[in-house]
Amino acid sequence: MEHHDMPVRTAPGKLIDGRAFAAGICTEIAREVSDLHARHDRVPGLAVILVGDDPASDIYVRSKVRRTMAVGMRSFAHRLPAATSQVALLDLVATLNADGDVHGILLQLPLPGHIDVKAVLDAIDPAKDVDGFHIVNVGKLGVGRDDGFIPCTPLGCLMLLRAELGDLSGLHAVVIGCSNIVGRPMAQLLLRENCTVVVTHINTRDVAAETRRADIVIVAAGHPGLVRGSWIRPGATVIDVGINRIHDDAGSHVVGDVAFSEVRAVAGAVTPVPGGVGPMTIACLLHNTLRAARAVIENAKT
Ligand SMILES: Nc1nc(=O)c2c([nH]1)NC[C@@H]1CN(c3ccc(C(=O)N[C@@H](CCC(=O)O)C(=O)O)cc3)C=[N+]21
Repeated sequence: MEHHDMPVRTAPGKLIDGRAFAAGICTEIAREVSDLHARHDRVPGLAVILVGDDPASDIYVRSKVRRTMAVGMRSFAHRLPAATSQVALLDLVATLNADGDVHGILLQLPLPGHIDVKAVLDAIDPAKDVDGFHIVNVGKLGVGRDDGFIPCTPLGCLMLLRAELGDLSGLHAVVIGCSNIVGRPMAQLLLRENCTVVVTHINTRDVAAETRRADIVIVAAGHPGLVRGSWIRPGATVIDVGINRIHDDAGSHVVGDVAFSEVRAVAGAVTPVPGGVGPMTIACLLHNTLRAARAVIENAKT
């Protein structure tokens, strides 16, 4: 940790390689899956539900299915038309809740507008809610209990932070964005790590004034180039959760919420996009699915 205030650096900040970290986690998960199979003759299973034909969601679901199978788990993909009724969706959730081969259920978001997202999320068995979006799991995280499921993206960010910084106790963390899938659970997790946590949002008067005090900046705003070099305290660790698809002369590519080269010049360490948080999200989904499966398989009487 640096204690001087002058933004003078001789080398750019470290790149945090989320892709390599995620690959390591997946190797470990694959070993545990095969171990579980050897001991109990059972294999973890993850069901993914996709409603509609949003192209980005389609790509994410394909990638989740591929990685699920790559670690030796069973993958059950349910692709439903955009016009699927809420009743039909609740029916599918009930079927998956009752299916002993399914240990985790992921309902890909966003859903079409006619569906009540809360009602469907809360119909998922909390013990199979590997996304950590069920109100019971949200509540467990909110009171600092560790027996619920933690949403995959914030969990991935926390793993990267712990690997980078070790004990986070007492560090000043600023979370930009307060969505239910990233910002809010991220803030709860950092609080659980004994960080001092500031959450900024659309009505925050001066976000840069907040981030300039931060040892840790986590940005999940969906706004390319939002975080500038001048916003960052020298030596701070910056985690970029943004995924923004940009179309320009060079074609289509993905960028984060951080003005990358500027921020890297000041930060102690920063995650790239792609290759940072994204791969960690999927690794944590498999981590949560393994946990869900173990709870069932290792406690089964037969
Ligand atoms: N119920 C639910 N759970 C989710 O976890 C969920 C969701 N809905 N809806 C959409 C978001 C998005 N998401 C990503 C997962 C992996 C990458 C990922 O692996 N990205 C790569 C590739 C980026 C690219 O080229 O598109 C990277 O950043 O390196 C990105 C984004 C999970 N989501």
